[in-house]
Amino acid sequence: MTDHAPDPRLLAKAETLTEALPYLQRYAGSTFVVKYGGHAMGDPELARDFAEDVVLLKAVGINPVVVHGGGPQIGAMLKTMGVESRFVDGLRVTDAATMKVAEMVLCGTINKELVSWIGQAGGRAVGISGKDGRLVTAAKVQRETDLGFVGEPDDIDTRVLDTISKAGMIPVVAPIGVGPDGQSYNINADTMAGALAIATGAERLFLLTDVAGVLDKQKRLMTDLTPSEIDRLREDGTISGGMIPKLETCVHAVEGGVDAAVILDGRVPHAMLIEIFTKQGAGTLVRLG
Ligand SMILES: Nc1ncnc2c1ncn2[C@@H]1O[C@H](COP(=O)(O)OP(=O)(O)O)[C@@H](O)[C@H]1O
Ligand SMILES: CC(=O)N[C@@H](CCC(=O)OP(=O)(O)O)C(=O)O
Repeated sequence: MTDHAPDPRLLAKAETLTEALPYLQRYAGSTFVVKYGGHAMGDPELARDFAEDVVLLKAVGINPVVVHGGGPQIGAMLKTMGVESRFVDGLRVTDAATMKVAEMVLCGTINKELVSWIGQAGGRAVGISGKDGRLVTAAKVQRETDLGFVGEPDDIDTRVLDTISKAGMIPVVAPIGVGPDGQSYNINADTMAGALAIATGAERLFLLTDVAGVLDKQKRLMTDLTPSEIDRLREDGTISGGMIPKLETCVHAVEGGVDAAVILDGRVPHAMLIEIFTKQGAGTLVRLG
């Protein structure tokens, strides 16, 4: 190699950057809502990668809004207290004692951990819940069985998010809402993220989970889906369990004006950046047909 021959590693980086340019221009100024699940949080390497990605998005002019879960961590805390959890349709039945623990774990431990990771990555995060700034007024979820204090967003006031984002900071939201009477409600984190994506007029909703995306019956990744295709997959049993409410959230979001919702593998380092800034993308992208 002569002195003037370009280093192939640099060339590869330059090509990646050239490929990313149109996406950078397209997304500048838009909002991306990112749901980070409780499972992914257990691994410090992944948490560091995730925080770096979020900080990078902010640095290139995108406004990330992070919504976190914490189901496994709430479960572990309840276990140490000798309280069993029961789930109905993927929702944790939440009595008064469980509500206290959920709020403590989500708003106290996990929210601040994530704020700290983003700080370590060079960003400024502000950790809040749906209670702060009256972000999320919740209504009790009505099912055949009483789920206790399980809520769903009823009214959203995005001013607190706008204020934080405009100040150059990154909002990190715990999935807790408040009823008109001041009662706390436990909200599924995917549902919370979907509702915030609609209310903020987000360009993208990312749901980071522990699978590559939506898999077909042969376990191959389905890269693109429309709401009618999702209906079919549900009818023929291709999707089940936690994937059903996740895809319902995606459909709800795209029908509510979000350009696309993506189910991504939170175990793959920088999956979010690959999805945003490359042609091939990652995960399963849901868009209106
Ligand atoms: N067709 C499918 N493709 C991928 N995952 C599926 C499918 N059907 C059911 N699942 C299940 O959905 C799970 C993801 O939902 P869930 O466990 O609720 O995620 P999270 O805890 O990250 O919110 C996967 O781990 C998988 O077990
Ligand atoms: C009502 C309800 O089920 N709330 C969830 C909130 C946390 C969550 O959704 O966390 P993951 O995304 O990590 O599963 C719960 O109590 O587990």
